[in-house]
Amino acid sequence: MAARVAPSMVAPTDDELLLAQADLWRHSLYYVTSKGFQCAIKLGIPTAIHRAGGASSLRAAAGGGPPGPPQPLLRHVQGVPVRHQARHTHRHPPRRGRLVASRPRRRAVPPAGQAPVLPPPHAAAGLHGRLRHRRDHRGRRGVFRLTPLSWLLVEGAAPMVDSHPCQVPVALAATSRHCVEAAMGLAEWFRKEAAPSAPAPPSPFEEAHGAALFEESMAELDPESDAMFNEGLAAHDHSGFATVLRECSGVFQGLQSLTAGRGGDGTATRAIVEAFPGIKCTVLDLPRVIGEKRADGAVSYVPGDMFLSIPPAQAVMLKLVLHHYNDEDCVKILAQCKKAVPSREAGGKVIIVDIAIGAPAGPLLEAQLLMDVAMMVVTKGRQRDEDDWRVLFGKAGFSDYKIVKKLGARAVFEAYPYQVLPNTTLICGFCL
Ligand SMILES: C[S@+](CC[C@H](N)C(=O)[O-])C[C@H]1O[C@@H](n2cnc3c(N)ncnc32)[C@H](O)[C@@H]1O
Repeated sequence: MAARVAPSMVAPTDDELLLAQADLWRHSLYYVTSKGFQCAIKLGIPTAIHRAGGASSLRAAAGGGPPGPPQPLLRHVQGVPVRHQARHTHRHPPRRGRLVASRPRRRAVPPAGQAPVLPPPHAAAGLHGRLRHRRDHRGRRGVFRLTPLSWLLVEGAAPMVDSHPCQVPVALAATSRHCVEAAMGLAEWFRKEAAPSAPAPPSPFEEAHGAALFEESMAELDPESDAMFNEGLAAHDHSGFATVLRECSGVFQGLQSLTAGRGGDGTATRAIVEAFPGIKCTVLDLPRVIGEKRADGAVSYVPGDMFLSIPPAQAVMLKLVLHHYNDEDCVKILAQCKKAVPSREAGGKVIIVDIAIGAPAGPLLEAQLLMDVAMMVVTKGRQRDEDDWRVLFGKAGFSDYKIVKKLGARAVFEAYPYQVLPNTTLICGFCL
C-alpha cells in the first residue's frame, strides 16, 4: 500500500529527489574514500614519491613499471594524498592538482527540531577526487608530488616535519577492520544505550571485540593489534607538540615542576624538559607501561593510576587524555589533579591539550566532529565544545579556566584551582 502524504507535508520536487539520490550514493559510499586512502598508504605512495625526490608518476610510486598495479586501478584510488605537478614553470607557479576536488557544499543551519546533517566524512580528509592525467612541463603525463598531508605519511625517516612523527600508524589504526567493525555495530549499540532499564553498554568497540581499546584486555586478546593501536596512539599524541611548546611557551615558562598524567613513554615530557630545562618533570602512567624505569635525565617516572593519585607538582598536564572519558570519569581525574597542584596564587594549574569543537565550518570542524564520533565508537569518551569544557571544569570544582590558544583542531587550556585569599571565602570564577 502506498504511504499517504499528510496534507501538511510538501513532497520534494523532482530536482530535489534527483539530488537526494546522488546524496544517497555519496553517503553510502564514503567508506570508499577512507579505504582508498588506506590503499594509497599501504602501497607506500607518499614514501615512494618522497624517495623519487618529491615527484613521480603514480605507477612508479605504487610499485614501479609493469607488472605494477594497472594504471586504471590506480586512477580510481580515492584520496591518494598527492597532487599533480602540473605545468611547473618559473612564470607559472605550480598549480594545485585536482585531488582536492569539489568542496563540501555549505549546509544551512537546520530548522529547529531537525537533526543537523553531519558533514560528509570524506571531506575531513580534504582529499577526495579522482586522479586526473595531466602533463608536466616536460610533457610527462600523470606526475604527482607530495601534499602537506603526504608529508605526514612518509615512512622510514626521522620525522619529516618538526615534531610530526610519521602518521601512518594513526591512519592504519583508524581505518583498521577493528574500528570499521565496531562502527558497523552502532545501530545495535544505540538500541542498547537507549534501553531504559538495561545497564549502559560498553563502547561499540568493546561490544564488537570483547576487549577495550588501549587497555590490558586488548593486549591479552590480540597483542599484535594492541601494538598497532598503541603505535597509532603514540604517533597521534606526539604530533604537533613542538608547535604547542613554541606557540604556548607562556604556559610552561616559570614552572618549577610538572606531572604529565597518562604521560605514556614520556616523549612529550622529554620535549618539555628540552625546551624548558628548569622544569622538574614527572611522567605518571600505568605500571605495565612504566616498568622498572624511574628516571631518565631530568624526567622521573612514577607507576600508578591517575584515578587514585597524581604525583604533586606545580602543574599537571593532561594531553589528549580527557577525550578518552565521559564527564563522570573526567571529574574524578580532575579531582586528583586539584589535589596534586598548589593554589592558583602559588602558580597551581592544570594544563589541558585536547580538541575544542567549534572551528569555523570546513575541514577542521569536520575533523573535530568525526573525532567525536570516533571517540564514541572506540572508547567511552567524546570530544567537547567550549561550553562542555566550561561545564566540566565547573563540575570538577575549578575556579576558572582559559583557552590559551587554538592550534589546528586542538586547543590548549589552563584550569585553575580555587584561589584561597586570607580571611575570605573561596572565589569561584564560574559564579562571579
Ligand atoms: C592517550 S594516553 C597517552 C597520551 C599522552 N598524554 C600523550 O600525550 O602522549 C595513553 C596512556 O594512558 C595510560 N593510562 C591509561 N589509563 C591510565 C590510568 N588510569 N592512569 C595512568 N595512566 C593511564 C596508558 O597506559 C597509555 O600509556
